[in-house]
Amino acid sequence: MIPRLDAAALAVGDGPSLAALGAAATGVGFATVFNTALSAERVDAAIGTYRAFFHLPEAEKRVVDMARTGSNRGWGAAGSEQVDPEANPDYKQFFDVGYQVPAGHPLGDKRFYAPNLWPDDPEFKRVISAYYDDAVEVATGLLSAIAKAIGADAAHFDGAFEAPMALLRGNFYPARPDWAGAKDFGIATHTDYGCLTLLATDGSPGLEVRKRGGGWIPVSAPPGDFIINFGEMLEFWTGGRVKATPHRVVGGLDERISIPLFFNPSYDVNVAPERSGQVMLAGDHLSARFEETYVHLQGKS
Ligand SMILES: O=C(O)CCC(=O)C(=O)O
Ligand SMILES: [Fe+2]
Repeated sequence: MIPRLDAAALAVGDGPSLAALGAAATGVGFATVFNTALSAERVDAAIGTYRAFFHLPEAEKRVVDMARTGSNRGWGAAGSEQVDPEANPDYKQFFDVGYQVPAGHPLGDKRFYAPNLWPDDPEFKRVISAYYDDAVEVATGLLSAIAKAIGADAAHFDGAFEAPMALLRGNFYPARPDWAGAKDFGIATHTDYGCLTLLATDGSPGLEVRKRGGGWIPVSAPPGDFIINFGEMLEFWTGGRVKATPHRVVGGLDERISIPLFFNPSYDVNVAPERSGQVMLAGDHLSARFEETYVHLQGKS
């Protein structure tokens, strides 16, 4: 039901692979991909780097706490994101890194291009920045395969990712706390906000994808395989053809690390369907969703 696809075959336009991707994008809304430019070793290194950071004492993590800033760079403590207003804030911790525009860039004052915050350890910045750059490349390739797969005009996406609001996140799910009740989740049910999410995990289970008829499908992938899914902007942009499917992590006995890259267009791209006459700027949609879900940005525009 959730296909496993060869990224190299997608990149050269292999027909059956593109067809399977198109069916996944317009159907279940999830797939897994392997054979990308990011090896299992690179993913393992990123996971290890995040794991070491999340295991630091709170006081050290607080030095890069995003709650002290007006943007979303650095560490998000447990309870600092609430993706579902019906649920309690998530008990996961996370660390966000964004796209850096060159000094003087006209979009430089936007929150989405805020300077990154880095922990003291220079290895963290080295490993995570390199992972970021390659993940953006992988996501770019996959998105053009998706355009091909659904028969969209490739020109529709061309130029839309010049300064991508691409956010790389390390998610840290500790073992599910014993106080956790029915409204407590590692990450509560949500759809992703942007175009494409490229998700690496440490291989442990936890992610569940909502079935259209009800119920949940567990999805896991070892380091080196990526889970991909599609967000609200791509659903809107494609007139509802591509599906943004709700998903969640309840959490279990073991800690878990996952690394989503949320791949989004440049701030000022209109993601309304072609010839619809509507306007929805990518940046405006993302601002609205950030202000709903990051607790420290709630009510702040
Ligand atoms: O940890 C996972 O497997 C999923 C994370 C997720 O859905 C998210 O960060 O948006
Ligand atoms: Fe998600």
